[in-house]
Amino acid sequence: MAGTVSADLPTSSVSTAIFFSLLFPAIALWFVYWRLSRKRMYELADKLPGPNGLPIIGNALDLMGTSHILFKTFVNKGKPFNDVIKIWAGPKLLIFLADPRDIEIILSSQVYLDKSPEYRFFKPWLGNGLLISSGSKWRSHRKLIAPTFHLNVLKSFIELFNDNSRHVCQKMRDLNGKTFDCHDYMSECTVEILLETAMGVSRKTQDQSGFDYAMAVMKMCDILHLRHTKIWLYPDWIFNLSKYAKKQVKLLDVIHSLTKKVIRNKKEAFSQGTRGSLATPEYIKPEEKDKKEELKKTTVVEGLSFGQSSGLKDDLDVDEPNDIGEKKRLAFLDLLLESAENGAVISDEEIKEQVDTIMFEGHDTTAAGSSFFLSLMGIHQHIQDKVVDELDQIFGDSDRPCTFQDTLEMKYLERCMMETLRMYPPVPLIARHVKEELKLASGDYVVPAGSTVIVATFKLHRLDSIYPNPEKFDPDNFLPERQANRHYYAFIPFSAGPRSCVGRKYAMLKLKVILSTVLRQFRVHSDLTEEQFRLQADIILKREEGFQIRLEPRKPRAKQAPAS
Ligand code: HEM
Repeated sequence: MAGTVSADLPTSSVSTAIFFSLLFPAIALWFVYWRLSRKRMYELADKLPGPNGLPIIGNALDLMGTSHILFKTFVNKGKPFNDVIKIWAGPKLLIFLADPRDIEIILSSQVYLDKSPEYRFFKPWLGNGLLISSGSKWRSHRKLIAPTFHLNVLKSFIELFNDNSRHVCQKMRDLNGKTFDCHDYMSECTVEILLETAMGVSRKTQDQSGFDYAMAVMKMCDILHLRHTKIWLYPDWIFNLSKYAKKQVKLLDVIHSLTKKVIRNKKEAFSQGTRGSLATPEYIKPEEKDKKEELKKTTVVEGLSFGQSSGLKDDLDVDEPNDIGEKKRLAFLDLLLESAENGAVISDEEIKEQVDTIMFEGHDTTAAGSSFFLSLMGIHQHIQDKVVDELDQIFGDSDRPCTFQDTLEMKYLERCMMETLRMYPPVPLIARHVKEELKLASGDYVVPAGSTVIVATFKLHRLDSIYPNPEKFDPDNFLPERQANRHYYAFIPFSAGPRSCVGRKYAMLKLKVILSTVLRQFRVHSDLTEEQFRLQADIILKREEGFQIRLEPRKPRAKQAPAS
């Protein structure tokens, strides 16, 4: 036996020696091949400006620290450079763009439509929903879903927007003037509104799950952000060994339980013959309902920009002959279920993915936008005065709900919303995978195939070549005469082009109703200044310290004759 062992030993040592003597050259050969296959990428990348990095890991060390530190590092490191900045995150080449001419090439193109590989971290949550899907699947689903956000469908949501806005005001009134984080309230309110409008779940039948859902989404965003910025967590097998993977499973359970419940209930209602969810709340008197129906038919939508530069158009602005959702006035989930029943392009699993996508995209973005707006009103009291004056002109001392027509008259409030979205865009970065080389318009630069292009909305919106005094909150930046002289792609909080935000009009209308309702009932105060904001970009732009404000109940003034 001893003889067998001693005879084996030399054989195994010889095989080990052979294995390693072949392994290292093989790795070296593979590395040389890999570098050579990326030769063109390195050549083109060398011509692009950007901060110096270390060999192999590039600028990966800049990706350390808390979300706020990271955000600050990125903003500061980008300052010395113009509108094209290259960064190496290990082997990954990231190219940040902030010139509107370059951004137009990317966003208006039918070629550069694919999201960057990092969006795959969303997959366990959103599956292949509209945000991350590509190719024919994305195209057919976008065509199906976009009409459910048509203006005529949205107008029928106004009463539900009102109802939920009043509900959140009642909750905030109970805080009796204490300082609180308004994001929690805005977040819950936007989830409830989405459940009622897009999913057709009445607030009366909603329970704690809406709040739990909002909190779980917030924590999921933290995990996704962590994966985006810590490159060692990129490979699934490493991530799955970490404590974050276990946390993610628990959070996705909360999130998916709600979406599954919503679809199950809706399907049951369908099978019992209850269809269509564009309900009108009971507090509206029958004669008012008739008046509102008339108004919906006759309102001309002029002067409402829906959050993008005038002149920019996308599929939300076009009336297609097959606007099924708009014609039948079906809300989002009703339309998807009905289409599936009629054998259309969508399966049960795909419906779930789209519901998860709309619930995420439709909630966290709007919650951040409205929370920044309220914080800014609290800081800039003289601007709040002007918004309040406008609201008092429209409503006088009446506490009637807001109509669609009223939202058209909220011109100054709209300018303040746009300025909020300029300075604090809820989606501060948009990433695309570039499969083909791309010549930029701003200089003699070529983006290599295989790199990730990042549209740096936050930087673009603060360029002093476009916005004089860009760090100052100035709603007059959105006066029509100032907008007229600006590049269309200089203001893109909702992205632009074929992959622009499908909920843009929905978001703007909903925000107008919520924010006007809050400002009709309360004076907003903030003890912090904008310089004290500790911004962080956990997918969605937020404030590390929370959105702390105080509310003081106010009485609206009687309507005065408009100043001549
Ligand atoms: C202030 C509120 C909002 C902002 C700032 C915003 C911003 C954006 C941006 C920048 C994108 C492009 C993201 C990318 O390409 O990576 C996007 C996409 C999208 N948004 Fe929004 N959004 C808002 C509200 C909403 C709402 C309310 C909904 C739905 C109810 C929604 C649904 C979507 C969907 C489905 C997409 C993916 C579209 C596609 O790829 O075809 N968003 N949004």
